[in-house]
Amino acid sequence: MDTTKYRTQIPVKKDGIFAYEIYLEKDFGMLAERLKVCKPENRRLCIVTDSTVDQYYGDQVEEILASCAKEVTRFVFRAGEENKNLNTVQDLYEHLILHHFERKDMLVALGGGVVGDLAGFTAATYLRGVDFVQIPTTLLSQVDSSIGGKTGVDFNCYKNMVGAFHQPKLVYMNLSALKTLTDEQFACGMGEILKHGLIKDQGYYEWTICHRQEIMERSLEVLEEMISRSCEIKRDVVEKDPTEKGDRALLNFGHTLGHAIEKLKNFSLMHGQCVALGSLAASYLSMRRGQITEAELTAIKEANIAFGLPVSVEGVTPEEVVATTRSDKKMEAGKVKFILLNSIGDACIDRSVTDQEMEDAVKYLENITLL
Ligand SMILES: NC(=O)c1ccc[n+]([C@@H]2O[C@H](COP(=O)([O-])OP(=O)(O)OC[C@H]3O[C@@H](n4cnc5c(N)ncnc54)[C@H](O)[C@@H]3O)[C@@H](O)[C@H]2O)c1
Ligand SMILES: O=C(O)C(=O)C[C@@H](O)[C@H](O)[C@H](O)COP(=O)(O)O
Ligand SMILES: [Zn+2]
Repeated sequence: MDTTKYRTQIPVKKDGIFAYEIYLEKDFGMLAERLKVCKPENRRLCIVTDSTVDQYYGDQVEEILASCAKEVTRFVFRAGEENKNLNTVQDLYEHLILHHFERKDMLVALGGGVVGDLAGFTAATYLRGVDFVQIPTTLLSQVDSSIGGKTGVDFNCYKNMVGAFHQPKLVYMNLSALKTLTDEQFACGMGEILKHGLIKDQGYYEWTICHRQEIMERSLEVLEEMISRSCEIKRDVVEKDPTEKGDRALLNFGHTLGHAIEKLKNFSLMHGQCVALGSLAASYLSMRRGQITEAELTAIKEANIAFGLPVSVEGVTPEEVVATTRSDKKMEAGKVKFILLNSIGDACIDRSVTDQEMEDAVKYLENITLL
């Protein structure tokens, strides 16, 4: 990985034309300035956030937005994946109607991936589409969910079953906000970051492992470099395939089994943790097919452990995990579109993975014993 330069302002194109900017900042000081592109003085803004993020950052962000927007309201829902659903969307529609939100008005998603996905989906559907901006506050949302316009909610616990592609007008991240994350929430971001390295960039994957200590200490300089690199990897994928007609599916590495585990565990394990488990299981299958070595698989397992991510799961059977993958959005003509590694840093879409192979991969997770 070229560590000499990295960007703190990353432009994203859609259909070859500039669509929005991603800003990596160290506080909220530049928020009003960066928002100017959205002309907030002519619009009502609705801050959409969850109960935890609201306590940390709600007042500060509202004060800044109130200084530059026509009017600001705040919609707060209870934190947690179990609230990323149509009931909360309905409450938000009611809030917007009550506050006379019109089509030119705008939503501001302040929070992690749950807030971003839910606010983005509401923005995509309220009045057939209003603008929204992302202010991601978790590591996971800064490197992954705030970029690329995948929005949606869970339906009957099925992950992201209802959704829309709707691009934000701006992504503004305050890296200092990561200081208030619990260790578990921070680790979740590492689940998607390790995925980025594994599917796209071996040098970056090795760099994250070499910088483990500074990353875990949350050194702002090292986090800035890491987040920038992950944002660029995600940006490069979604620019080429914004609506997942092809290679965007590579970003789903670890998610076929990961989403099934997330559902079966009733969201008691977080998304990033389930992605880490799913990535390890998919790496196991890649090893079984001779695409990566046993030593590389062991190193992937050790990376999970090093970053505080799980390597084994209890309370789900391989059969039920595989049965749950049948409702995966990547099913095509009854066959699962599975993402495997060709090698570290290079992934591929594979339509030949059998139920038996998936069951074996879950059994591999079950049989891992921690020494
Ligand atoms: N749209 C996409 O492309 C995409 C990509 C990856 C994940 N996702 C989705 O994102 C969700 C997971 O996102 P997440 O891991 O950010 O979870 P999350 O949004 O639930 O946030 C995790 C927890 O951290 C709290 N929190 C957020 N910011 C904080 C801060 N700065 N300080 C203290 N606490 C804070 C939240 O209140 C919450 O309790 C899942 O629903 C997943 O499906 C979407
Ligand atoms: O942006 C994408 O595309 C991704 O796949 C990123 C994933 O990390 C994310 O969890 C996404 O929501 C999963 O996609 P889904 O279509 O399976 O919901
Ligand atoms: Zn994910």
